[in-house]
Amino acid sequence: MPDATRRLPASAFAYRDGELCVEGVALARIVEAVGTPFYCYSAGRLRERARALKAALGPLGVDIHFAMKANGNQAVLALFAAEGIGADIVSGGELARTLAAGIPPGHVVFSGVGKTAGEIDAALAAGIHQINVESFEELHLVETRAAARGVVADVALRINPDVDAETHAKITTGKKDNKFGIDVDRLARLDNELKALAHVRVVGLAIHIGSQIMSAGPFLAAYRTLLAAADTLKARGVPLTRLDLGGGFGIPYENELEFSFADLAGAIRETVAGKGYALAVEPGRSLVADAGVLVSRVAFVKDAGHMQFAVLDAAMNDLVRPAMYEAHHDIVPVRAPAAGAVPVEYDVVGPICESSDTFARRLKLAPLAAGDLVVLATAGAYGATMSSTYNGRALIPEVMVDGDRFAVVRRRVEIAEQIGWDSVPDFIAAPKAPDAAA
Ligand SMILES: Cc1ncc(COP(=O)(O)O)c(C=O)c1O
Ligand SMILES: N[C@@H](CCCC[NH3+])C(=O)O
Repeated sequence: MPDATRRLPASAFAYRDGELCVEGVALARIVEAVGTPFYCYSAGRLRERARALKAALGPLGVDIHFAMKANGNQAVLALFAAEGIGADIVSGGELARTLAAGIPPGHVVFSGVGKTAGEIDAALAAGIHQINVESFEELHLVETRAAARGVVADVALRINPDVDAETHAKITTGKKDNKFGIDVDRLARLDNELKALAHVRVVGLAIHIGSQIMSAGPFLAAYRTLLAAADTLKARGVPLTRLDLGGGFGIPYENELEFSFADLAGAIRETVAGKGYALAVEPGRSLVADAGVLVSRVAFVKDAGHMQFAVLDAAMNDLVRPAMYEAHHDIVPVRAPAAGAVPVEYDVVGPICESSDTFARRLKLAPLAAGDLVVLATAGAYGATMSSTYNGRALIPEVMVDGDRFAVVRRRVEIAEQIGWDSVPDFIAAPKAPDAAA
């Protein structure tokens, strides 16, 4: 395989007869059926990741809630449900999606800093496992909503441990100045708060220090803080039984070393395991990222004189990560390049009217021509879920491959359908009364 395929896991992606295949299906065959661009997921790889994490954490009794913000497609959620994996949600919309996909409410945890009363009501009505509360203000809102229903809500307090997750500044969540969680030093206030709370049961503490963390070190520090805080509260009489260890386990996008689930298990064993708490994690990216690719066609190769642009039909609205975080996604041709092809340097861009609509700068690739197909690798996480219709673009399809079968698991949402989402009010549409002065 050419070097550029290094971020396509060999268990799911391989060239056969010079054509890139996902499991047993040639991508070119899917392109014929659905056009471009589209997301394509390998069911086999999704199961492989789920099983690898279960194998590492299962012996420690750690339950898994998939952070579905990374990929909320019904087929992906149903696949994980069949693997015994629950969901971590952050909105009423995600609650509806998990329930529709068959994830039992008792296997759902509700995180997020700004839950509305309506969303809390929906979660209580569904009977979800736990609400992860991020502030004392939210704790009181849950109390009010639970009282109104005459129920008692199980909550975990998400703490902010003020640790450095050693990741991109835009996706760190466990520093004091981040909006997430309750400052661990302010937990003492809970003694007073609890007196006023008859409809919440504080059953645990939760933590999530950031995303795309590449080593177990930051988790070790965070879990130590979590355990100390839990033990302190317990000693003061709060009957905690659960610890939610969050997610954030990283994935190699470029040259990073693999994040080791075994090291994660080691950090858990060294800190919170066997201390009398039920344990759970909330991984998103690490379960789905490398099982997905974004498939796109080269619209033009623009010779700008001093440089070459490969203009794709996919854009930042389809995959925003490069524009938003300068994220790297390997770009790989669907047709294997001829042996000895001399690489050319391209800026690989989309058609959107923003200079940030750039997938890669000065990237050496085998020569491209208009009409060629490429994939952007490691796009199964935070791809489709972060997409938009900017520049009047369709929402692109998602396809799942399982062995030698494939299915469209989300159809393309064309512009004609999107126009129907809008309406023109009478005061705009009505003809104006003639102006007397005219
Ligand atoms: C509360 C919470 N849990 C879990 C996750 C999942 O993170 P990741 O996809 O990095 O595993 C996130 C996103 O960072 C989150 O905000
Ligand atoms: N959306 C981000 C990560 C943030 C995760 C959500 N807390 C990404 O694409 O990498």
